[in-house]
Amino acid sequence: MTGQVPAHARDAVARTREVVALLHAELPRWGLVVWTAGNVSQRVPGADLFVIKPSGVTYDELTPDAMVVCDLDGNLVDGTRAPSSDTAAHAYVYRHMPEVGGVVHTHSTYATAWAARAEPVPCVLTMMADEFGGDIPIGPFALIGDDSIGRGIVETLRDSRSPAVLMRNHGPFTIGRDAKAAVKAAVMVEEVARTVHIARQLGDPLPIARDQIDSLYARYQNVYGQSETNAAGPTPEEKHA
Ligand SMILES: O=C(CO)[C@@H](O)[C@H](O)COP(=O)(O)O
Repeated sequence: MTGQVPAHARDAVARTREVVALLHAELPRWGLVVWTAGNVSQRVPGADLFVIKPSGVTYDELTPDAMVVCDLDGNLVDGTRAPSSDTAAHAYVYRHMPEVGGVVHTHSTYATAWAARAEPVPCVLTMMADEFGGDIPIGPFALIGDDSIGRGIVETLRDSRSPAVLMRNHGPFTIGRDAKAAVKAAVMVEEVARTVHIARQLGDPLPIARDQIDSLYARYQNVYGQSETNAAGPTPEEKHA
């Protein structure tokens, strides 16, 4: 261990431990992982720290106390177990993408099958336009344990609307404003990788025109769901005005 959680960050660390522990349970719930093969992390608000799971520990053991806290160089700051083997990759993303608050990695089956062939998933579904704003890109081949994976993620996603990259021969890494958003992207990438794979078995999926992708993306990112402006919806008078 190289440091200590500063006093001002202790409450935020405790809250982030809880969030990250709960979100790890979503990975098996959505069928995205086997055994211990996936990880979630989230930045600690107000500190240069993030919370991630310990390496090789089964999901039912991942309580808040079991989580580990690392600095943005991937050094262990708080926790009793060795951090995830993908800690360096998560740390690299946090150092180079300040807007990212959560990172997820899985080896979910269909997304990883596309990664094994190094083929981007083409944007042939409205759900893809909504969530990814285009194709889901392929990142380079990279060895596990140093900055290589993180560099590949950042190089691929920095100028992309996609919150997901399929690292060649490895699997999906997803990013989000927080860990929940990154988990959502991990769920979505597996779903669309599966659907497009099935569509391919049946024939040639039809592309969506660029301007239609842009329009779908803008609506989903800005209007879909319960934003402040549309939570209540228009009144009947407004609707018929
Ligand atoms: O790809 C790898 C390692 O080969 C990892 O993604 C593991 O599948 C999960 O590792 P831990 O987070 O448990 O270290």
